[in-house]
Amino acid sequence: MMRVLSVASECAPLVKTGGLADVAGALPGALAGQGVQMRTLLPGYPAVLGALAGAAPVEAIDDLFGGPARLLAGKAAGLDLLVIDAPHLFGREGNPYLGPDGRDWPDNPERFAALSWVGAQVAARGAGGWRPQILHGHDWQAGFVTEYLRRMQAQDVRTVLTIHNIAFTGPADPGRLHALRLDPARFHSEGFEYWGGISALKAGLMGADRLTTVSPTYAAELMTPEFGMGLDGVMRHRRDALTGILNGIDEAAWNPATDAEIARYRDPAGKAANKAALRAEMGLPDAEGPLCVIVSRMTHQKGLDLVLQALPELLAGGGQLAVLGSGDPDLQAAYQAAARGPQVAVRIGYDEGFSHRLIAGGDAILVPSRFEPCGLTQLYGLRYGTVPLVALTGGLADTVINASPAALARGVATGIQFAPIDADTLRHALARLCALYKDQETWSRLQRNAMAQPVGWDQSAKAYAALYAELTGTE
Ligand SMILES: Nc1ncnc2c1ncn2[C@@H]1O[C@H](COP(=O)(O)OP(=O)(O)O[C@H]2O[C@H](CO)[C@@H](O)[C@H](O)[C@H]2O)[C@@H](O)[C@H]1O
Repeated sequence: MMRVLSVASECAPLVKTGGLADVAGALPGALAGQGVQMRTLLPGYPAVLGALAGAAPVEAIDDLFGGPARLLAGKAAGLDLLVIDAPHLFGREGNPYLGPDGRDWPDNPERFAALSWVGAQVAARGAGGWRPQILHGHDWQAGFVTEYLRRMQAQDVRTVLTIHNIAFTGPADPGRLHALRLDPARFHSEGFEYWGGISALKAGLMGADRLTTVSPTYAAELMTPEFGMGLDGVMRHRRDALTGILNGIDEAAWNPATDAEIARYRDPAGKAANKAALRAEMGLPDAEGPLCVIVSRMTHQKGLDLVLQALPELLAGGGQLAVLGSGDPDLQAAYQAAARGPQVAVRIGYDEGFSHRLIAGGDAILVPSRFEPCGLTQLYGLRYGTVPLVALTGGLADTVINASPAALARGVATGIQFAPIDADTLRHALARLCALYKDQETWSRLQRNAMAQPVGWDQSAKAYAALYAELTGTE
């Protein structure tokens, strides 16, 4: 068995703010069938410690960035975990990154430096008699791993860093060099220096043996100024180390035939009961046009402002909109204002169960993101026969087959894509959606194609396993 340590700041179902958690939570199970034993290192937030069954301390750490800590080994939610019990860093309720005032915790650089430090230590020396061959980190929170491995002289361990969101660079003031246990000699452009400051993500992007991101199209986009967020030069520099591997979804949790949250179905016709229930739950009347749904973090990335601008087109086509999301207060308020209209319903918050009912009950799911490394909700939509209408970018480009005249003629379309990503083009796309929805035969073909498209981990688990094998020379 190949031994891999996954280092992540969140992991479903224990602690989740977004898609990174879904991926970190799904990878170990997906890779088990590929001869990979993956253990996951997580910060000991209260929710994680609370779920940990039969945990045993495997290491004691006298000073982990300002206080004592223990490393616990145990299992939770079917995951094989190593958890950092360090109350001074992680003993805080709520969102893993934000304080009660909604701002980043001021010591986030140290908190996730500590995660990376412990990851590097496990990789360098082992923990409880287990030592990984590969350390696979996620996003900036695992960025300093390679710096620490260098310092611990453990460069026999191979490293992979996956980019889920390049917009978060893990910045820190250069005055924190020593506090972050970084080597001042590496504060330069080939190390972790980024526009005069420190960046944990840059450290990982420069230092990891291999970089991955979560779709082939996004891997190419990252090398362009438009999507690289100031790191496109670094990405071009590392282009030979970079691959795009598509995310899958958890096919057990997201299966319309077994989903306990919904009126279960195997055929698109089974969506009708869910649609009626969703309308009742949201207080929406019957309508002629498609019921569109959105499940999303409300941030600029997700393009939800464009939907509000294009909404009249959907309503003119007899359509409706039901939304679940939270985030940016201005967007939340704008959606709540839109929900005063009779054909729009909005729920602000985070609600796993409701997200299933929305996706089962909707005719179409809207994902108009300005950038999208992979995107998961369009994949849920495909699996549930809820036709995705998506921006032509990143993983949305790789996972949906646009209902172009040619694709419709060949009977292979699974959804609608639009580009350029602006309100006008979205308006046209919504008009196309309403027209397609009216043509019952075409619409049901779209639904059936969507449901037949593979969206699980099979292919991608093989790709990760091949990457690990290549890195360790065990092909
Ligand atoms: N209010 C709410 N209630 C319930 N559930 C909610 C919710 N808001 C969001 N979710 C859920 O959170 C997850 C979000 O994942 P996404 O991939 O869509 O985006 P995110 O930008 O968070 O992830 C980043 O990482 C992932 C993983 O690599 C990439 O797919 C993505 O492109 C990248 O931006 C989905 O499982 C969704 O259902």
